[in-house]
Amino acid sequence: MQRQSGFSIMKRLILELKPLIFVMLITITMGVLGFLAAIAIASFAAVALGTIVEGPTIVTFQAAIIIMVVCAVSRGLLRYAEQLSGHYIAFKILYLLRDKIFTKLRTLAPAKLEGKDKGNLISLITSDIELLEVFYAHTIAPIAIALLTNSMIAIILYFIHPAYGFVAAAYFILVGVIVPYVSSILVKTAGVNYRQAFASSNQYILDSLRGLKEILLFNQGQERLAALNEQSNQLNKSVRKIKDHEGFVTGLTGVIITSAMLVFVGMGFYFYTTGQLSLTLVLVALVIIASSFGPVVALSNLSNTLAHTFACAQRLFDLLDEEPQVTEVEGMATVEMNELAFDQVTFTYPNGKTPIFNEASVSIKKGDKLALIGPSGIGKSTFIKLLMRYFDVEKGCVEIDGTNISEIPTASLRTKQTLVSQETYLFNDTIANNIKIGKADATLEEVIEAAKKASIHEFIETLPNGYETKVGELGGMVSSGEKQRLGLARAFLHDGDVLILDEPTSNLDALNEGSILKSINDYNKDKTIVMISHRKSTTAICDQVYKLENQTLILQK
Ligand SMILES: Nc1ncnc2c1ncn2[C@@H]1O[C@H](COP(=O)(O)OP(=O)(O)OP(=O)(O)O)[C@@H](O)[C@H]1O
Repeated sequence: MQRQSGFSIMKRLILELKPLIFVMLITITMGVLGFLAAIAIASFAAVALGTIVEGPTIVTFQAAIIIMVVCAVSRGLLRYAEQLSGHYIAFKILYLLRDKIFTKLRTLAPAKLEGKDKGNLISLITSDIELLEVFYAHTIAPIAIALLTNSMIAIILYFIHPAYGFVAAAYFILVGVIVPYVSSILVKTAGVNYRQAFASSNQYILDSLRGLKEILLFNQGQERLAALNEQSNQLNKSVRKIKDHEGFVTGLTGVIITSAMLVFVGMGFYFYTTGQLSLTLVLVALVIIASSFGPVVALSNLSNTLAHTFACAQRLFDLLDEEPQVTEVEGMATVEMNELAFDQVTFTYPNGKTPIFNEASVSIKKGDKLALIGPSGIGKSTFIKLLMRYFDVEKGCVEIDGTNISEIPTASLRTKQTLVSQETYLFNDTIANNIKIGKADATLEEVIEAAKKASIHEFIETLPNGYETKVGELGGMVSSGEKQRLGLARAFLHDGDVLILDEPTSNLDALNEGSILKSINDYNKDKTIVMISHRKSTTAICDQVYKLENQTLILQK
């Protein structure tokens, strides 16, 4: 992926704010007023002190105290309003971004998600998105607030004495712009490295948990543990780098602010002794400069978190910018599926070297039962992927009733075609709901009927809560064959016109295979079936058998 500049990432993040610009203006206004109120408290304290020493100058002692009280109360209310609106924006944006990610994942699935690292995706959807909250609630508004507040302060100081104004402006730029800018450049790579290390460590843990059985079986525990420790060390190293840097920037900022105050003390001493300013104004200027670094310090601290935030944003935008393998066709259309045809199809995987198909043709009529055989890795599953348009073909075309499949609405295609893959995934839900994935509004009677057809009803009846048993409660005690039959029950319930079966009985014994094949045959007389199998016994129910050989389809029976 191309590394984007901090500026372009920031620009994109800000553009996401468009729908909430009005709330953002409220946050900024509240923030500026809040800071000015805080500075006014200290400044009028200096004025009050001045009236004791020199007599009333700007306002009387009582007026200064009243202004301080009003400012103190306003400060609290303004800060509350700023935080409330700032967080409203942040969480609303996170909601919008999550929605965008899920929409994107839907368009990328299944072809582009097949090879994606799931731990990485989990980090992206959970922790990366969460970190963007920092940008929206604690970055954009503080930048605007600092810009406005400190410009106003520099102008106020300028009116007390022009030299104060210029010196203050120089210090504000140093602390709020130069230090964070240089710092963000220095720490950027560390931030990106940390997010990558974090995501790959997530993936490694996920992978180890999934493959726990294999790890124990092959006595790989120690090796995995050592690799995990190594990953933790790498993670610690990148965190340490970032934290060291944070400490340095905080210290440096402190030194700069202290030097600003010393310079103001020196200037004040000079202006007072040369009679250019009264003691009250010298005190007020000193108090103002001492209390006005808050907004720019917030900026300076930001550069540390910004490294994380930009790294997360970059990963997020990389995903959002990824082109789907096929462009979805929107809408819904009536599709009959009277004939599926491969017409002179040539196809090579985007990252593959040799074609899987070279001018392969076949025609499957409604009600045909077609089996596809061939050695492992020859392209049988690829045939299905092209039939379901997970990928677009390179040359030739896949047609449904004479229409190119790439022009048929994707949702219509999915409704009509039902795939039972080699691996059935069971969600941590009830058995009934797992079957209902095939038809969300199915009644229990329909679910039971589908389960009976798939020869899995008796097994479900033996479970503690029958169809209401949660898959998680079974603690992984569903065998591969039972899973496969639950997958078939889903497909029977879905009742599409074309049933696509990828090794539907590979995990079943001869007895169960026989009853499943009988069901497939009995209940799908009018349906088109495309089946992949290595077993002769399975292909027996098919009236046509094609062999995939030399990148083409050869009729065997
Ligand atoms: N997404 C992909 N990107 C690149 N190559 C792929 C992809 N999916 C599969 N392949 C490759 O394409 C070839 C055909 O794979 P396919 O899964 O279609 O074979 P198959 O005949 O179904 O194998 P099996 O019987 O073992 O399931 C294999 O060499 C495989 O490595």
